Amino acid sequence: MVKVTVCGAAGGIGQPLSLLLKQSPRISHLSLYDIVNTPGVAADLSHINTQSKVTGHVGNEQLKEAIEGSDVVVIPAGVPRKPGMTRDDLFKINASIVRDLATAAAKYAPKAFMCIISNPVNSTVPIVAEVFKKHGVYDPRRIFGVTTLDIVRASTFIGGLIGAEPSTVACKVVGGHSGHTILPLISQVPGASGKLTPEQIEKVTNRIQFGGDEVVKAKNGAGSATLSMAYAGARFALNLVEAAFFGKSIVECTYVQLDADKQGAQDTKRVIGNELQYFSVPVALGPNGVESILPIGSLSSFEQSLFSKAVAELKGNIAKGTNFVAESKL
Ligand SMILES: NC(=O)C1=CN([C@@H]2O[C@H](COP(=O)(O)OP(=O)(O)OC[C@H]3O[C@@H](n4cnc5c(N)ncnc54)[C@H](O)[C@@H]3O)[C@@H](O)[C@H]2O)C=CC1
Ligand SMILES: O=C([O-])CC(=O)C(=O)O
Repeated sequence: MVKVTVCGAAGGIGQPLSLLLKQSPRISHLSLYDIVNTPGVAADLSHINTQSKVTGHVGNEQLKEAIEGSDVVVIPAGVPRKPGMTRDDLFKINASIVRDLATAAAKYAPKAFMCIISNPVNSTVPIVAEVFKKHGVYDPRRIFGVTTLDIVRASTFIGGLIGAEPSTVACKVVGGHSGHTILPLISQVPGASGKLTPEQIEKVTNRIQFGGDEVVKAKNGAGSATLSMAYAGARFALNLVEAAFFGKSIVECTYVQLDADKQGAQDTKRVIGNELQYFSVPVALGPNGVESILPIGSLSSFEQSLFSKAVAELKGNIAKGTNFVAESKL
């Protein structure tokens, strides 16, 4: 019996994400929470002939029943970007939304695996961690920033360039989830670096780093990536369910606390130093969430040159999230 709660389930990501999760035979209860419209979304999805029960919960007074006893909580709640905005510009509104949802999870589902989609992910993940610490239920192995869309984009863009079926192209993407903090390790993709010129590698790296902006621009004020994010979010959540509850071995890059596996993080710290508590790294998922952090592997000199910029930006993003909770009355 696996209960998955989606917070922000009526939104641009929340609805297609819930649709994809409804198709999984691994989920027994799909709980949909939002401040608007979830009764309708839940009624609609509940007519799909898969086994999971779907419930809809709307407004703060129904948050407890939505989240209580969840095994996995996925959070795509909050505002998306408009052209000209950075993800960090969303902090003002989304930080308190994520903090309050994390508070409910810490109280009513303290063992849940938390999958954070709301931006800025670099800061919202530390917010969730700090809230859980304040409630005395913190386990760094159970809190994840969902950076899967960066991996999905890397497969697609690199696959297109080298003429490979995109889903077969596995590219680690480490770092964070904003512009220069997104670090695709193309030199490790079998068959890719030999086929691409340095100029092509630089160009496709930039496209992966700023893929979100490409969508924001094309949507022209109507939001950011929703459908590809729903796909990526469902991939991550379902992989986590498979690994945590059904014994499957799965490795995904995800933004986690490096303390989740101090030993395993040594390799990453050799490259990024000891300044950062959070980084997206390849993680072996299992019954406890993060079972181990795997090496990020060797980097090309081009990739190495991208790291210093990423580390400086991430440091500020992480401190912003941590300080926000320290200054919040909980
Ligand atoms: N991690 C990633 O790779 C990505 C993250 N995002 C982020 O995901 C977030 C959601 O994006 P969209 O779905 O496009 O936005 P949206 O505006 O379409 O949907 C957001 C939903 O959150 C709900 N909401 C607002 N406050 C809430 C609260 N306190 N509790 C529960 N629900 C609440 C809204 O009612 C709305 O239904 C944004 O912050 C966006 O930047 C978007 C794409 C990729
Ligand atoms: O770009 C945005 O604001 C949404 C996002 O995180 C992405 O598409 O990667």
